[in-house]
Amino acid sequence: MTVSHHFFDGVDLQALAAQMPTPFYAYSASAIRQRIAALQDTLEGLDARICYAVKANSNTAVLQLMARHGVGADIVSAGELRRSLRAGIEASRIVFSGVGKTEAEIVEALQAGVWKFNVESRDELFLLQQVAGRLGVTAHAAVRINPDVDAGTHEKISTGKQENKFGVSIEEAREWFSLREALPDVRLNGLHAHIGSQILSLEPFRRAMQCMADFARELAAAGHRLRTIDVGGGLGVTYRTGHDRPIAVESYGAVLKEVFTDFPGTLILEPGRWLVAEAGVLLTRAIRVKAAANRTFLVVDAAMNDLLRPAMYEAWHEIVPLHGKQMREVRYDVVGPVCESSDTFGVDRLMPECEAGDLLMITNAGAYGASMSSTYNSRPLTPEVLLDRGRHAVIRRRQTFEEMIAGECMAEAWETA
Ligand SMILES: Cc1ncc(COP(=O)(O)O)c(C=O)c1O
Ligand SMILES: N[C@@H](CCCC[NH3+])C(=O)O
Repeated sequence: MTVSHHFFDGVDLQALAAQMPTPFYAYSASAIRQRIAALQDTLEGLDARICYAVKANSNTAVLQLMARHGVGADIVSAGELRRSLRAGIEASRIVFSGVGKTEAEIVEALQAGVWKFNVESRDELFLLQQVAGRLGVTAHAAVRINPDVDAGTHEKISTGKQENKFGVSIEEAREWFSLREALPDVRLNGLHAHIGSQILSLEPFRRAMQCMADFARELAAAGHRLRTIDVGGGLGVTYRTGHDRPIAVESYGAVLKEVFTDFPGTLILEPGRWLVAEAGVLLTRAIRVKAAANRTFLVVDAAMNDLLRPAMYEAWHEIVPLHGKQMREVRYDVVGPVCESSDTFGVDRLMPECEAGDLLMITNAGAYGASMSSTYNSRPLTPEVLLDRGRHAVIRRRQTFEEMIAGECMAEAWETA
């Protein structure tokens, strides 16, 4: 097997890698646009808004692309709020999720005028009231339901089971709707659920959505006017060809249409991975080949600090050599230089033989790649490049060692508390 030239969104990746040092991420703007359009088409006929889960890929240029196509944001921190606003996403299209919103974050989000708070605990609900009252504004809120549904995904990215920290039970949510008098500055007028990520089966979704639809009907009968139901994100993608069978977006849309047929308000969708995962690759070069007793290591210049998913979830990403040489196939453990045995991108992978300097592409790295990267082992943050029909733009330049170290202080600067 050889891949002589790999064009991604009209850009020759070998030529690109000849211009800039590896490792770096490359994203296809066209692929992201196609996903946005496909989802928007699917939602045709529904009163629905897409609020992209910023955590999946929070690069400003990616957020800008979302903004230009009418996509809002689902944020979980003040940092994500600032990025989204800076990229041109209007506050009125931003929903704020997360179990640990601090008072300072709530203040900032209220002052910015975000659309909705997805509230995850009673304590947060009352804090929201307190802050909104103090600021003299009205906060619009949705209660995040924990429907106790097993999304059938990796346990570390499952969020809708009772034992997960997210959301509250229907019983508790029901109680919240009777607190109107204690919450004069909060309009509790929405429901929210997000049961997990990389979901490959439609049934858990359907159950969680059904649970919200039933509750919405009960609330409507009791005189509560719901304006929004936020169905979360979670749509999975194909990481391993022939192995992962993702849900067709049309089937997902059909479930929403079927389950919420009598809901008179707006649906909010919070997809992250589905919009960006397949639009990204991580380019890396082989540093050396190391033969050991019963295996051969291909040591590459990307590492777990650049792409954490394999180390954290044993996630599979295809690894494709782009050296273009006709070579026999060999088995490699593809590893990075970080001092952890989990710094492994693939075990026993059959691929064309490689040597030092060869370029490789780690696929489907557009979601939870750069956004989860760190400087572990004092490796500066990885650059990112946006490709668009034969053009490219560096959207995060390589962090220098000085930038990485900046902000740290020598301990001589003691102060008395
Ligand atoms: C509240 C919320 N919404 C949306 C998402 C996006 O999930 P995904 O990237 O799987 O679509 C997440 C992450 O799991 C989340 O926690
Ligand atoms: N970071 C995870 C997904 C978690 C989504 C956020 N709740 C991943 O890479 O698959």
